[in-house]
Amino acid sequence: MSLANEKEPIKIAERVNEEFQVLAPKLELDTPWHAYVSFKNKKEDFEFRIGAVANKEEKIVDWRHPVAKFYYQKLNIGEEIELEPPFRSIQGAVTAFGAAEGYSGYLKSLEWSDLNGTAKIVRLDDGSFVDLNNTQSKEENEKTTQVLKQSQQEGLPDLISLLTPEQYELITQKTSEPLIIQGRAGSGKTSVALHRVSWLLWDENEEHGINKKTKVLVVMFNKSLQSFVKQSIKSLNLEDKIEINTFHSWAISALESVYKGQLETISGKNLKKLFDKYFFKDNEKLGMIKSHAGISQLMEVYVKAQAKKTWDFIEGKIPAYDTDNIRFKFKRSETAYVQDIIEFRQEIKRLILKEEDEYEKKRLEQIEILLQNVYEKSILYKEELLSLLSHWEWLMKCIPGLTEEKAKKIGQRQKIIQSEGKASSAKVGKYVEYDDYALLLRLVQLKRGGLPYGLLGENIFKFDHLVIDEAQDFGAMQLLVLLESVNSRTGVTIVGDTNQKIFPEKEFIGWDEIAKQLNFGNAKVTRLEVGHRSTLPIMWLADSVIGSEKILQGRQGAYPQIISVQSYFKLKEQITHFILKRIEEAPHAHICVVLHDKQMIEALKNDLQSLLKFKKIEVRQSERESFEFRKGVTVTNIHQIKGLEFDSIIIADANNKYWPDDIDNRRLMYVAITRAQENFLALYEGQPTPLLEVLNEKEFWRPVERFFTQKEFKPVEIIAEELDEALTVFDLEF
Ligand SMILES: Nc1ncnc2c1ncn2[C@@H]1O[C@H](COP(=O)(O)OP(=O)(O)OP(=O)(O)O)[C@@H](O)[C@H]1O
Repeated sequence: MSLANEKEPIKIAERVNEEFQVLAPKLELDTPWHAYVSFKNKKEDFEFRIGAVANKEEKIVDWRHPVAKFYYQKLNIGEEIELEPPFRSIQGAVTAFGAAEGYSGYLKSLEWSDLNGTAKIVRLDDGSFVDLNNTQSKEENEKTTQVLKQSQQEGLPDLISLLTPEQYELITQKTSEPLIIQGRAGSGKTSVALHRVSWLLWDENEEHGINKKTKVLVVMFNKSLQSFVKQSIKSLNLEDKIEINTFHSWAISALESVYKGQLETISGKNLKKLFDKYFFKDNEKLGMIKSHAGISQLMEVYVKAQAKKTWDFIEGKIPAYDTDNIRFKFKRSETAYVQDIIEFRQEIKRLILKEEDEYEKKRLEQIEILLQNVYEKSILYKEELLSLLSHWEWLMKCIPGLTEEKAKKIGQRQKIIQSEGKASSAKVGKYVEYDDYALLLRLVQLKRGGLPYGLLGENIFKFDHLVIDEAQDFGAMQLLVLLESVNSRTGVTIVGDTNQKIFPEKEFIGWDEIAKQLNFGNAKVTRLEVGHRSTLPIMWLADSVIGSEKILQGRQGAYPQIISVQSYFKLKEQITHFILKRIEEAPHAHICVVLHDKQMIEALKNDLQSLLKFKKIEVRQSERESFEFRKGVTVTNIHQIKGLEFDSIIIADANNKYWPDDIDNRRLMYVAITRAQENFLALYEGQPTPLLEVLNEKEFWRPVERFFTQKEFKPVEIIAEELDEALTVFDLEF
């Protein structure tokens, strides 16, 4: 019997629970299936269980199967649907929807809708089920709230049953279109991008022409987000199927496969020292010019000219040895001439091996020597970088508005960096700066027509799909290099939020410009407006910090707080008190203590560690790839937490010194607040930051309060008999 034929929601939950108890150990999954949809026509009932992993025997379909759309589209009960191929073509009306979550082999919760209404059923500790939508006793209510809090899972939630129709539509958008999403913090941008990759890589998704060799790159800005995303993709089974990297690491490894010379990033500290040594004033954001797309245009013109000259040179030398006119068999790309030369040379090498006639062999060897020399000269990428940036007239032509003085300074600046530690015979040393990697890679891409791979980097390849997360922090040049690394501009998913731009040194080119760069008529920018991570009070505060329109939509939760402390001792005490309380409420909570002041991190971590040891609460100091997303406390620097999420955020130095009012701090504060799912607490010694002033303004919170009281508002219930009884006077006492 179909689940939908059961009348009582509690009975349905009991049946699902029985199913889960059998299936969970068998399939080794906490939640054997996540979603349910059923429909019927005059003749038959149909039901589909939708899971992270398909199982034919147990009649569970993969969430990426086309039939799952009937679940995700959030149709109304009774609405007509039609099954399409590969099914028989069948019509029917929707009879029920369900979203299930399992835990330790049991059903933990079930949301159910059918003709009788909706139910939200939760399993209590004693194994019984209650319906939260039905009136319950106060005691029962308390019990369920407790259970819901306690069973909050560790790590990231599984979104398979939760995706909104809007998110599902983006995930399954046609592959002939690139996907660009901008959206508020916590609106599911990263989740949508990763689910889209999973949808694209689904083996049975023949439409995509995707196979096991499909190469996908997911790139983001910082290491901590990389660790977070690596963890998120576990539930999507994408671990071995895609490359996840930061731009920097990806660029270094891409360069290493082709560039054999020494290459090292100069640290910010050493760069400053170097500029001081040469009395060079780097105060006009000169480095920023390197992320300007104009430099890519300059490189294109340059490589084109170089290609022509190189072939002219070869043409001048080769005829004497190339009596068979082999050279005419090889293509001469406008820019990717180095790849053409590599292929030409490989062919000549093959012919040399085959050739038995000594004279003919010698002839071919001369061609090889010629090609080898040309090749070696054409891959001096570091030297060319310096030369390009030193041609101030070229720079001025490609970067509108660049003054002569500034253009000249760019060359001087580059020379200082690239001359550091160089041997006297060499043109350049090993050092480049962080932003040079995109430039070097762009040169490689132009000369090779793709990214090198193979044992000697002799072949080239492009990715089939590219995801750029937190795109607002990438400069134009980095975006260009990435876009040029993918086979087709349609195989691209780009997500970001300009309000979270926390690296001011790079100018974001803007969403419209990205769409233009994608050079594709249909490249439209989609906005995701609904925040899913934080409670409404937290989002309300965050939106006020960046002056964004505040939306009255979201879940209820504790109000954010700001507390003044008199000393470091009091600070530790308040934080400890908060953590103990929170972990008692939600034992799996991961709480993050954030500091602007890097100097204080270690000391605070050590102190919290000794204060919380007695409760066995783990306190970690995390940064970059060392982030661990599990219960306990993480103490870190504000720049590390972008893109991540925690149960609670505590800013431990919310004073005016570290958080003065300017646009960069507003964005940083926005990022910090929106990392919190349930609680936000700010603590300060001395003067509070002006950014959180609204926390103590009653008027500011009024609309939120009203929103929740209105939501819970129940019209007064007047029963005639009750009223009668109330007003009827039976006895009079005189
Ligand atoms: N439809 C949904 N229902 C419930 N939770 C969701 C939904 N979509 C996303 N989430 C959850 O919301 C949180 C934020 O999602 P995600 O990190 O993808 O958002 P984002 O837009 O990339 O955030 P940010 O820009 O702040 O880094 C995650 O915990 C995710 O699991």
